[in-house]
Amino acid sequence: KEKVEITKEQQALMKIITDAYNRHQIPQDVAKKLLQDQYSAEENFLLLTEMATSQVQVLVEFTKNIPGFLSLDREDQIALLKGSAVEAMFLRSAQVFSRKMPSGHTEVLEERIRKSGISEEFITPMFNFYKSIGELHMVQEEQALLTTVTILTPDRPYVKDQQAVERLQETMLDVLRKLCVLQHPQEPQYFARLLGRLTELRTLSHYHTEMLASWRMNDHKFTPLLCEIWDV
Ligand SMILES: Cc1cc(Cl)ccc1OCc1nc2ccc(F)cc2n1[C@H](C(=O)NC1CCCCC1)C1CCCCC1
Repeated sequence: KEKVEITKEQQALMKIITDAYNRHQIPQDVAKKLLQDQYSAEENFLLLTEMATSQVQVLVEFTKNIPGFLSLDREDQIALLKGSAVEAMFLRSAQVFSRKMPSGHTEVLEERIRKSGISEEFITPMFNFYKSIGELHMVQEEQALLTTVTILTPDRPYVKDQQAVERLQETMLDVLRKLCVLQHPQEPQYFARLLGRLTELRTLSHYHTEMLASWRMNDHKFTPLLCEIWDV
């Protein structure tokens, strides 16, 4: 049984990324807002676009703290952000949904989201993903590293130097793998389960354009930043 040990450098890397991840969370708590009141499909759509716009902005700030990211080709940095923004948004939504809440709150939140205006066909895959993320009971370091691994996906469209991105992603995957072994010693396959979620995340994110177009209302308005990111 090989002894898994996180090196000093990996410890430092994990701290930088986790601190940055915790610093860069969207300001107001969308879950609290949704629990406070029931909104119309129009109001919910506006809330989503506001939350999504500010989340993309904090995602950009977060990536500046990923060691090595700013040394990548500048156009590749943009391609990685554009290619991972929707996945990062669903991953963040899943983490917000899975947070420990007073009893009964998660059920109310789920109900509000089901009735928000999202069309029926997407509700099941979305909540299946949220619940599969929740079951993992990730610690914050794992959440921060999983988001980082998602951003550093080499095969995004228009990435020129895929090897450079691959090297960075490998570095993060190595730390994440060791962390999983140390955090979940009874579950040797935990790391593999975690990476399996990224496949589910990519599939869910493929639907995002239809999810927006099918929101139960007319005349969907987007911010310029979301037009860039959401291909709408
Ligand atoms: C991310 C996303 C993309 C598309 Cl296309 C469709 C839908 C969607 O999020 C669904 C979704 N899943 C959620 C789970 C927990 C939660 F508290 C809010 C959640 N939301 C939406 C939201 O505010 N997400 C933001 C969360 C923070 C990061 C940026 C995004 C609210 C918007 C108001 C109507 C009820 C859904």
